[in-house]
Amino acid sequence: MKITKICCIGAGYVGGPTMAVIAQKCPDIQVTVVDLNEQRIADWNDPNPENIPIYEPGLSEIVSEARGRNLFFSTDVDKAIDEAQMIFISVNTPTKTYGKGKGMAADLKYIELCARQIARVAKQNKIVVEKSTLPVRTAEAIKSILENTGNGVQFQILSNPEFLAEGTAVTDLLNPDRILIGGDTTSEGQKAIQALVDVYANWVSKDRILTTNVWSSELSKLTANAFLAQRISSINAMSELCEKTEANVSEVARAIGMDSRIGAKFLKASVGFGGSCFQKDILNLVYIAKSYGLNEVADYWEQVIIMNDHQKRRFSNKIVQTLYNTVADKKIAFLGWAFKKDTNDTRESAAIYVADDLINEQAKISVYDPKVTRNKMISDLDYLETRNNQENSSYLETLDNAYDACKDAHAVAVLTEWDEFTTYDWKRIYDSMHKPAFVFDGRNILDAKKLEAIGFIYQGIGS
Ligand SMILES: NC(=O)C1=CN([C@@H]2O[C@H](COP(=O)(O)OP(=O)(O)OC[C@H]3O[C@@H](n4cnc5c(N)ncnc54)[C@H](O)[C@@H]3O)[C@@H](O)[C@H]2O)C=CC1
Ligand SMILES: O=C(O)[C@H]1O[C@H](OP(=O)(O)OP(=O)(O)OC[C@H]2O[C@@H](n3ccc(=O)[nH]c3=O)[C@H](O)[C@@H]2O)[C@H](O)[C@@H](O)[C@@H]1O
Repeated sequence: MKITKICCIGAGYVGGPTMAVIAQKCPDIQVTVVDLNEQRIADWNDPNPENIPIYEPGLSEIVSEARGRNLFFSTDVDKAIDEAQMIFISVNTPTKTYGKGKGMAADLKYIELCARQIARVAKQNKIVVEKSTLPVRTAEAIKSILENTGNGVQFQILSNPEFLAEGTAVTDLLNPDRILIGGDTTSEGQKAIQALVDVYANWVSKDRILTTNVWSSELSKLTANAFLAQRISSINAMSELCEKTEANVSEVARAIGMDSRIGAKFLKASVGFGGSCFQKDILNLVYIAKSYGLNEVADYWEQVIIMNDHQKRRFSNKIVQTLYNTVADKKIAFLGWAFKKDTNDTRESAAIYVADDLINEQAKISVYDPKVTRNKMISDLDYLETRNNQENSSYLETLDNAYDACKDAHAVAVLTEWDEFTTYDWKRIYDSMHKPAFVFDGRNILDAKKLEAIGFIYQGIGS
């Protein structure tokens, strides 16, 4: 079966970039990305491609090439479902905030709504592709909804998890380590798998396209994120031990990373991992293990999250302790608010939790981030419900450049590893600050020796 029309439900950090790349690489396929969020769709359709709602290096160029040719953004979900042969579900699957599994399980209400909408609208056979990250065996629930509430048409359900990382989404999509496609072992299932393989084969070599059964594919996505996050918690655990023993975590990471069995990537000690997925996916994995009575498995993975929470809290505690056990009314400058560089996404960013801790100690936070708006920062703090919007607004100041953010500060805290932070005139920053002037480098990106020569008291992670 040759696919000529694709629909993607969910125009977010995954749906938007993924479909833009499919459209760019497959000019014969019409790709329509739909979303309930009218503002988001309006932003994707903004005549100036620089204003698209997601910041990713290289994305605006791809959108401007394909948009209006074979890439469309729309709020007309029914029409896009009706016309497409293949429908990607790329909606959010956050941690549940209510009811059974609150704080652990994935909230599948948006997924179920999509399945019901597809069932209601579809009048011809469709291939439904799980692009969202889902608990293992979700395809079973989707199949049941589609088959019991639909118009008698045939559905094939594929799992095709996305492995892109934010900040490098475009290069990850153009040159993926692998594409994973899980489907039914029946001949209809195999045909559906082949149809999706053919789409990716337009730019990905066949040896990188892996096909499995649906359950392996669903579980592999959770497993990949758990392994990646585990490496960060492992090196962060060592960072605390390094601080007690005069070992240096960057040296330890380098030494172990040269062992080809361990590998060098994902061994950067930090203020703690953030992002929309690591925490949610591991909590989901923990919940699934518990639901099968596998308590040791659940405890094993939960420790990755416990370590990460500890790492964030440890960073804020260190700032308070170093500043003579009080930060009340002191200005602390934050460089960075995003959960990593090259993205405007702040979900679960360590900066939010560190700011919250320091505001509890009545510090004044002054933030500069090149891509995150003040509204976003305030709404991130409001979401924690520690204090009201007015109080958060009064404690958090935002500046559009780092020099102003650092002026009159007692300390600078680096929360995101934006490249530009390493290029600043740090002497100028030092001169404008209260003395002693402290730098807490939560990303180990600054040159400690250079800063100490200027006069700063520098503290990195794990040294
Ligand atoms: N953000 C990332 O880097 C990655 C995310 N994922 C997974 O991809 C999925 C989506 O994540 P993001 O794109 O980050 O989420 P997002 O929150 O940026 O986007 C999801 C979009 O779906 C829309 N939506 C929700 N229900 C809808 C419905 N019934 N009809 C139409 N639109 C609807 C929302 O309005 C929102 O714009 C999640 O399961 C996530 O775990 C997987 C790999 C990477
Ligand atoms: O499922 C997802 O959402 C995605 O989650 C992560 O991608 P992402 O969260 O976008 O970004 P990462 O590069 O993994 O960084 C996550 C967090 O870990 C931190 N990190 C990363 C690497 C490292 O060595 N140390 C470290 O502290 C980053 O600063 C960031 O806060 C995975 O890397 C993707 O493969 C996956 O598709």
